[in-house]
Amino acid sequence: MPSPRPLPLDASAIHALASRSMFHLFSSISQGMFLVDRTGRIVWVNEGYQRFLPALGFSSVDQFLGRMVEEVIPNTQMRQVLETGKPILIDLLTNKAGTFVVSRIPLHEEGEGGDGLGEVIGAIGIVLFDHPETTLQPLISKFAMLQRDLDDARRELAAQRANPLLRQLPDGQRRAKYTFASFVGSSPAAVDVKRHARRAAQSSSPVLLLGETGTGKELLAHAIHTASARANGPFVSLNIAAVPDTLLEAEFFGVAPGAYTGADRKGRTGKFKLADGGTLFLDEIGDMPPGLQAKLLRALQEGEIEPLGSNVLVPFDARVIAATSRDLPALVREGRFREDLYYRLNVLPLKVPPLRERRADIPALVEVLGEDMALRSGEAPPELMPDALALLAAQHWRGNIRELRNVLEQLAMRSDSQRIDAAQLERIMRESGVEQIEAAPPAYARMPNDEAEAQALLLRPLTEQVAELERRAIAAAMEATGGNKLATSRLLGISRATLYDRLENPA
Ligand SMILES: Nc1ncnc2c1ncn2[C@@H]1O[C@H](COP(=O)(O)OP(=O)(O)OP(=O)(O)O)[C@@H](O)[C@H]1O
Repeated sequence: MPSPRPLPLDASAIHALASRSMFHLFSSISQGMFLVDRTGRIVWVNEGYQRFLPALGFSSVDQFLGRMVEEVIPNTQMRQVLETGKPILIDLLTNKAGTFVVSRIPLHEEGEGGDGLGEVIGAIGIVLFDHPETTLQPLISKFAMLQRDLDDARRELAAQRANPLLRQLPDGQRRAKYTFASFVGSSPAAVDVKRHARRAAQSSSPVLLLGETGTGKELLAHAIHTASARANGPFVSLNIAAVPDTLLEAEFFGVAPGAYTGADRKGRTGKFKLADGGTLFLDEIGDMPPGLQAKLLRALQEGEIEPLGSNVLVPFDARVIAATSRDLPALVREGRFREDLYYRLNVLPLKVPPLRERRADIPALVEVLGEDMALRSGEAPPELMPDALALLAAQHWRGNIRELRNVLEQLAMRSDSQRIDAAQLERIMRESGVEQIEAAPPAYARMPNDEAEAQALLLRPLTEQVAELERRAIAAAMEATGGNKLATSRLLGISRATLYDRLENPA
């Protein structure tokens, strides 16, 4: 065996230089860095880190230096690194300064052991990224999706424990998770949609749920199934947008044994067949590729499917509930969605109202979502003061209930106190980038402050004044009726069509 070659004389100098360069490299490319000594006392912060100090409650570095790390950085795990001597190479840290991707590395004395590491003499804390919600968006979306699946699984388990009737399906079959009671809301718009959905549950025709993302379409689909004669059958859902076009046909109709080689040799059961005797929920139906639209139409008309590679028609018995957040009639007009399929699905259309049309439900939703979160985390949900609730009610809520839930989760994570007022809420929403705060609809925005201003407002073009009055009247009536458009149009003495037109094209 060749004898080991002697190390160059400057090897240890190179090693020392490498350590120093790494330290400087991290200090310059990271968002911030600090050092603690063996007792956990902050002994140094770099320039980058200093910009986090105000959010942590310090106006100068001098106030920060010399303090114990857990006293000044809430939720830090630095103590664990000092005690175990083991690094935490990547972690998410959330505290009142925000959410950060951080790294914590112990510093060892030189030692005699095989690894050359002696006692821990301190540690380095590195903020790799701040605002991970934007910098790490792809990772976070994936994490959020996994978290949602986990939440769903937990909710399903809890529902099964609470309602033994839902356990009747053999193992491996899917059940509905929600009932109409799960759809929180007593505003006229919410009551209206639940009334129509209950009626749809009594029928066996296809249902089409239309509404923005996060308005509760999937929840309603579950509830319709649970209230229908098929409640004891499976509830099978398929998110069309989430499956690559090339795999959709197999997902829908299944694959006959022997059609493919390899893993799929044995064949695969499609969702239509899995939903036999129950309900098939087709989410994001507007994203259906054109080729498959024709096949879906045929299946719905004939009540039969043809698994890939089989040449045999197999009857199925599933009730279809479809949903989309897209403007399906517009897709039909543009030739991107088959008109005949649209009419086939649109037998019982249900428009699920966005949250901003049922602002009156926000306090009840906050309570129910907060309780649900508390059940999972074991911590009491934050209590929102009236001005904070009013601020929530004024949001646009592009992501509807899902977005509201997200805001509440951020509140629970980031707030220092149990009672949240509007100022705190506004800060946390802004910091967490959850939603750009939009002011309440300016129903009374142009109310004059004094006589002179009142006079000036009157001396503007009449068309402008009339248009403004119209906007204010519609906003006030929508607010008074909790967003119920029929009631609003009656109150204002205009037709529903005129109201829709004014809402879509404000004067
Ligand atoms: N009225 C409601 N009461 C309580 N929770 C609700 C209500 N509506 C929706 N949610 C909750 O909000 C979240 C989003 O709802 P859901 O998935 O049903 O919306 P969706 O309209 O199907 O959204 P997408 O179009 O993005 O799939 C879910 O966690 C759901 O439980």
